[in-house]
Amino acid sequence: MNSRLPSAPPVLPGFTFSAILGSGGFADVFLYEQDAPRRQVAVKVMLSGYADKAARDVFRAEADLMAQLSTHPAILTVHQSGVSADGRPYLVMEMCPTSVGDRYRDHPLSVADVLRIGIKIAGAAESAHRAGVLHRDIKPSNILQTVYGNPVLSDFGIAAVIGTVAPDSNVGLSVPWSAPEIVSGVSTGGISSEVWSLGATVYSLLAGRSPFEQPGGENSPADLMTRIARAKLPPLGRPDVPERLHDVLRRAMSRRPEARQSSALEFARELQMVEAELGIAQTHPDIAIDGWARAAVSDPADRTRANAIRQVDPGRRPRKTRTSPSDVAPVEDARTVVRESLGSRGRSTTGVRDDQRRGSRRRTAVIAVSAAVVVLAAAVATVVLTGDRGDGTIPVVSDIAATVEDGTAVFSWTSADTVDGDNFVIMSSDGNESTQRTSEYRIDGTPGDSVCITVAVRRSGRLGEPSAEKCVQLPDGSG
Ligand SMILES: Nc1ncnc2c1ncn2[C@@H]1O[C@H](COP(=O)(O)OP(=O)(O)OP(=O)(O)O)[C@@H](O)[C@H]1O
Repeated sequence: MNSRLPSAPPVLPGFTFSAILGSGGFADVFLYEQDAPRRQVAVKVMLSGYADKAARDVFRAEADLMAQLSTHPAILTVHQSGVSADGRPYLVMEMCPTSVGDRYRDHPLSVADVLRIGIKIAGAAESAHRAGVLHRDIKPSNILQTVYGNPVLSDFGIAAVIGTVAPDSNVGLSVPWSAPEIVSGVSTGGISSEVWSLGATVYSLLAGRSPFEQPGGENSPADLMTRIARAKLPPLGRPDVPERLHDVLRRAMSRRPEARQSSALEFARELQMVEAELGIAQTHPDIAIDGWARAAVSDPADRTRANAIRQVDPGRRPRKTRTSPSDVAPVEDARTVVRESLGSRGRSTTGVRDDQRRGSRRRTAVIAVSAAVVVLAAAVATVVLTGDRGDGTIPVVSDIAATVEDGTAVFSWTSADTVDGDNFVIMSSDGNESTQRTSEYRIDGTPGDSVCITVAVRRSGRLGEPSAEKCVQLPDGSG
């Protein structure tokens, strides 16, 4: 088991650090208070050891993807992204007080709650699929709960545009919730492997463990991979789970991809039928209308590719979350397995390595995934959601105004020529780079300093010309 202390929270203009929320494999998540609009936000900050150019691109790609998809009610909202003055990329996200992954092992959920979560998350997956995006890491810990108790799908860090992942790209995945064709390296993922992960996630929430984990038994990565390859789903052992729900899960986790539900929506519909049979109120999956997603998923042949695997030990306790700064106990982490660049028909040899080299491997996985994700970010932005915008001209911001309010530099500009989906990229003289949709930016500089920004429009994955630099002098604070 690897453990580490959380990194130091970065100084971010316009945000005040409040607490540490949790740590992942290559990022920490902090609670900040945003100045304007005033609200609590979760800020995911990449560890500095990973913050090289390739890793930054991955992070930015995740931000772009999530910003595009996060208008969906069951997908985590991303407000903005940037790079801190000390060079660490960050994402500003909706703050979610709990994660489904935090509690399902100790407190298995009611059948009604699991059905509701399953249908909502299947709706999110279906909408992403219609936008041409595969999540590729659907699992309980990637389902957060908003302050309203609604489940939201998070962590699109290894998402991919359907059909774009190169056969030899190394990509991390969480084995206990991954389909047989993924763990064997035959595929990098497709709709049917997402349906498997949805089924495995619903199963986990009901069972309090992942599907192929044996309580008290051997649950090494290799054991799990062998069981997943056989796909003989163990009984749930819950008398309150109706046979119909067992059938839905068995179908979702069929060994042959073509025997599974043909889409996330079909999976959601079958869960709805279980709700109807149980006489409980029906949950509606939110599905994006066609105009939202222009590139529909079509070619199932795109599903067969090979990749590397990030393995999560199913026996681990959920990571420590929501710690206070004084409560920075070591964070438990997952074991990692790497399958190096398999050919498109490649099969696993062993792929299993020990914990010690996890750090460097995670780095490898992060870097390796970058190529695919960077390509996909551009592709998604260009093709999927916004479509081609005609003459391809990106507007240049030309009217930045600057004032000082209570010692804070406030820059604002108009966005007359921008369209839905455009973002502003702000480069400031304190070294920050920030991406946001709003046309106002604040900097708490040192009294007496002059602070400057340039603003460029990012459209469909392309960055336009930056504006002229605009500066403002902060009062020196002496009176
Ligand atoms: N928007 C959020 N609001 C509140 N807590 C969050 C938010 N996003 C993540 N967290 C918490 O921060 C912790 C780290 O999240 P992160 O996404 O970095 O890692 P992970 O998904 O747990 O691991 P990995 O990325 O290695 O699979 C988790 O415990 C998660 O619950």
